[in-house]
Amino acid sequence: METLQRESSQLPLGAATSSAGTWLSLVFGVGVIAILYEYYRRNTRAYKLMDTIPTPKQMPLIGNGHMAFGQNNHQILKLMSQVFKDCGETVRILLGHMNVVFLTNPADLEIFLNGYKHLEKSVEYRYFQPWFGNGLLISKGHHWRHHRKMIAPTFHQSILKSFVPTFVKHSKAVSGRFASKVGQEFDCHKYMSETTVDILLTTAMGCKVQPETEKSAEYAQAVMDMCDIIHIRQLKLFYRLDSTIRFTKLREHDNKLMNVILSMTRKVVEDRKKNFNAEERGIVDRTAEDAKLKAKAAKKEGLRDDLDDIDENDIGEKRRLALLDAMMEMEKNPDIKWTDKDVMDEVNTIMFEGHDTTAAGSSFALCMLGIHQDVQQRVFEEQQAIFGDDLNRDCTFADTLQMSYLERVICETQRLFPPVPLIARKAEEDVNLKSGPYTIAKGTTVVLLQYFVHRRADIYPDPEKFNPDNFLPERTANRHYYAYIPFSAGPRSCVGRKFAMLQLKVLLSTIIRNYRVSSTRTQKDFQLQGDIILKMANGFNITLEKRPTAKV
Ligand code: HEM
Repeated sequence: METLQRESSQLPLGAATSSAGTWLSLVFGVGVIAILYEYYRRNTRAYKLMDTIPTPKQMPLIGNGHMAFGQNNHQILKLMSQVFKDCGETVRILLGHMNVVFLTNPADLEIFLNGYKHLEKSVEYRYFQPWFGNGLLISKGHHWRHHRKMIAPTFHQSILKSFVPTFVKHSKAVSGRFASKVGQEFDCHKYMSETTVDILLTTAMGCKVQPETEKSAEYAQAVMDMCDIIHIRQLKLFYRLDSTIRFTKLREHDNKLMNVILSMTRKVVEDRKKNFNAEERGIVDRTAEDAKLKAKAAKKEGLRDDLDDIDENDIGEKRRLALLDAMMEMEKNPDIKWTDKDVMDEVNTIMFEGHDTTAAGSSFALCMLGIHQDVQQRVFEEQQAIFGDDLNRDCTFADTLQMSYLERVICETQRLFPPVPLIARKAEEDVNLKSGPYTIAKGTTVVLLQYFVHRRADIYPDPEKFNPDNFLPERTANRHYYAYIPFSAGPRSCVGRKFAMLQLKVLLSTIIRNYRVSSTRTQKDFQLQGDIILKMANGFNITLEKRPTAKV
């Protein structure tokens, strides 16, 4: 009995001791792993090679991973500005053991953008994979080369010219929708998003039926929300891993958004397959000579990429097809490797890349015109000079060639507010930088920050000031080519750059001929959101007043 009592009174004490022991071993084990990880982190070849590149203060284990903690996208952009002030033009950030190097010197950007060495996108683009598959924006190697070669000609100048009446139709439609907002302050971005989705559907995607605006709006909103999620995953350690995001609400939300996005693009492809008639939509191009001259002029200015090559070399009579129709033909051609999945991947890529960028570009431009009334007046006077007494006439391709001041306004808007604020590539080999005695290790993620390059005081005097004259030919002539890269540059530059510039001119020309834009804000009030596509956290607010000659 006595023995029994002793045993029972000792049991809890033994159990407590063993559980404390377990905890101690666990803490000890985790401590040892942490020390080993910290040792490994600081002794990788990449860490040692890049140790000279300035970096903000690091924490053990997570490096600079804490910096984005609790920060929204607007705060992160401000934080990065501060980091560049503190550390200089080239900065290294560590997310655990992963090195990311940020570049803002045009000479360094040239190393990564010019030529075929560093064409591969960085690992952070993998979050786009379920959406874009192997689409042009994220694909690599032979697949990318093959697709780029087949897709670039679908943005040939003769195709773009044939799109102008459709650009006009949608520009007039959005100007008509604006009429209900006259006199009130409102956010124009939603309108521009719907319009740029509709434009892509009825041009590159060949949809015959006028899309339902609500569907385009739903798609545009889903794209913006999806980009938010992808951006969070790129920045925040906890969400980077598929194994951890599975347990969060973000995954559920992500699935719902993907459904909205993919059901829209699937329907576009199915409808086009049913109605496809290549003969009907082919553009016969007989006038390539003017394009040849333009491309040669561009060559002189150093503004050359494969889009210019296509315009320059394709002389003679050719039947050309817009993007989706061209892909349908390729799919049927036994000599070309092009599958159903290839079609879907490119449709998803171009529907995203082609609409959200131009929606941001046009919305920023309207805000800038609203703030800078003198600039808007000059834009309007240029329109009066082109359209004469008939300000309501439809804009033609020839008209757009005369809009040189509007073009400078668009360029200056994209300098201050580049819709794609950064590009990330993978270093394919060790690279010595021009900005200092720094070497980037092979395999490192390299972020090229056009947002910050475009605001360098040594390149643009008074860099925060909106000044379209920054794009007078005499000013651009002496500037480093890589000092202005809203569309990136080199072989992997934006395939839709000519499409975008033409569309922006037609859209803004139509709106400005109908309305005077104003704004109660100044540039200092902008809360920029450094998202995948640059946005304004506090809305693209403008006010409109109908011009006396307007017929909307
Ligand atoms: C203002 C409008 C636009 C801007 C500022 C812009 C900017 C860019 C930039 C910076 C890149 C390189 C991205 C990177 O390397 O991560 C890019 C790539 C691309 N853009 Fe655009 N873009 C615009 C409009 C368009 C349009 C209208 C289309 C199509 C209709 C388009 C299609 C593409 C595609 C397919 C790529 C991937 C090209 C490749 O990797 O070969 N973009 N764009």
